[in-house]
Amino acid sequence: MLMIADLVKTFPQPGGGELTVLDIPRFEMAAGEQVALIGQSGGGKTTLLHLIAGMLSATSGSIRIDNMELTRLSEQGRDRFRASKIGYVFQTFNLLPAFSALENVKLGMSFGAGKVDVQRAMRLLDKVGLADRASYRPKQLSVGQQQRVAIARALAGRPTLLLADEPTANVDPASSDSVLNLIIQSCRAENIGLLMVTHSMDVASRFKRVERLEEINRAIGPSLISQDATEVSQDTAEPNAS
Ligand SMILES: Nc1ncnc2c1ncn2[C@@H]1O[C@H](COP(=O)(O)OP(=O)(O)OP(=O)(O)O)[C@@H](O)[C@H]1O
Repeated sequence: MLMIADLVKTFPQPGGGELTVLDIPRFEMAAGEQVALIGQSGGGKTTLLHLIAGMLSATSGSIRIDNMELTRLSEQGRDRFRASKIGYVFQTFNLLPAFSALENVKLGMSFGAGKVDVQRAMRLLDKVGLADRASYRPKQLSVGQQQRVAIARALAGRPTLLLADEPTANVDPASSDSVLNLIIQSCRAENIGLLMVTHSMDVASRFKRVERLEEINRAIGPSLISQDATEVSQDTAEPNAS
């Protein structure tokens, strides 16, 4: 389902030069597989998730998801691809504040090819225990509830792959377990692949497969590879949520 080969990502540095953050010869995930990704701070875990989601463009190499080569798509093509194939759960939820819980979940569908299925959106809210909060805005919800809405939104478009970047980092320990169970069980039930970044060994221990980024990434302790690059790419912009 996911095949990465010879993937390199460099970033222009403020003082000139390029920083190679990722250099991954090979990384694969089977359909429906669940993987925890751990590694040192600044090692490139979020960058890898952003590349797989098509929020960033690769410097070189290949990322294939369901046999679609992501690196050959335009930025718009990657946006469309993400909308139909990828769910993303952020550490900070990224819900739209002016919209209700239900509207936020529906947004997870309207970006994709499928039409908005209000019943599925309500079923998802029910599944995350928030059917009675459908009309609440994010600020009227607790932090754990907001993350559960974000999970419902990420699942709404029936993605092939769910990317989760430390989804329990900002929720209290009691909600953290329920958020984690919700993600793991929902992905299993719908055969959605799951790649979850975590710093917590407790969280990682819930996964059969745990990958340490340092072991798949040759750019360990990112190194400066050239001093003459002056071009500032669009990648320095904050990626959009979807
Ligand atoms: N847009 C950017 N421009 C320049 N450098 C960047 C950019 N985004 C990330 N980096 C650099 O890439 C490296 C990896 O960052 P990334 O956020 O992927 O790490 P991480 O493993 O997710 O870290 P953490 O566990 O602390 O969240 C860092 O050194 C960071 O400074």
